[in-house]
Amino acid sequence: MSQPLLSVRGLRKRFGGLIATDNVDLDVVEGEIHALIGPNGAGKTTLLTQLFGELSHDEGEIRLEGVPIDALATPQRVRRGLARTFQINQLLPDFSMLDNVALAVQARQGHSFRFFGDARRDKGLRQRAREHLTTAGLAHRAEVKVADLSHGEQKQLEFAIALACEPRVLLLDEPMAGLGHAESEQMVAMLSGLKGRVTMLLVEHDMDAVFALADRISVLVYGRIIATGTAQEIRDSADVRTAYLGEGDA
Ligand SMILES: Nc1ncnc2c1ncn2[C@@H]1O[C@H](COP(=O)(O)OP(=O)(O)OP(=O)(O)O)[C@@H](O)[C@H]1O
Repeated sequence: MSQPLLSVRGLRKRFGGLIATDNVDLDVVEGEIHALIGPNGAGKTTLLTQLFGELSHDEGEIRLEGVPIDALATPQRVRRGLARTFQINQLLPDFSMLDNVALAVQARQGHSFRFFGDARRDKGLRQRAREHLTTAGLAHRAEVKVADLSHGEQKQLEFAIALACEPRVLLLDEPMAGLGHAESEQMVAMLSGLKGRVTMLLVEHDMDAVFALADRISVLVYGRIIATGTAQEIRDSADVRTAYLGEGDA
């Protein structure tokens, strides 16, 4: 296995008497889609939140490209190459897709969101934003206002905004949540098209999507990683079947 881009060792987080992440070891290697699955309350979102620096951990170490990032605040982690999409919508509804992505490109370049006008005029910014929309398969909808987009398109736009951060590792928090069947298929196709180009850690409950996309899967149960392997290895694991997938479902 090549050197991990993102490496986690012994990560632990307690909420009072509850251990939300318990001695977690995890490696995400360059180019892979690494899925993190587990039952409700297993600690998946807590782990992503710790990786992104919005929640401090009690013990353990997180390294990005070999460098410890534990002491860094979220904006510094973003500058080092971490990005995250959220379950919660954070888009500007009265602006077009292109405006929203151009603002993200502008922020990536270190400019303040105050210079709103620049993001709507600057040709370089808009060209870069268009490229990210093309990557996300949304170029044909670039001028459409966010308020007029479908829920699925908004989720894809959130992804394009995360791409504007030009991440080394992209943390995806339930991209399929709330999507209908056709929209999920579109999202899977979009993520599939980026396989090998963007390294992703994917938290997802939709097992069809996980098994279609993931190069490797880690299974989190009660805050502990109980197995890591290929889709086939995870399907074949008796421990995983017992703890999560349910006998007979795998
Ligand atoms: N800020 C907090 N304070 C106290 N307990 C918390 C806090 N955040 C999460 N928890 C608890 O930590 C555990 C892990 O929650 P988390 O949301 O990380 O699980 P999850 O695997 O993402 O679940 P889901 O799949 O339902 O989103 C849960 O028992 C949850 O109630």
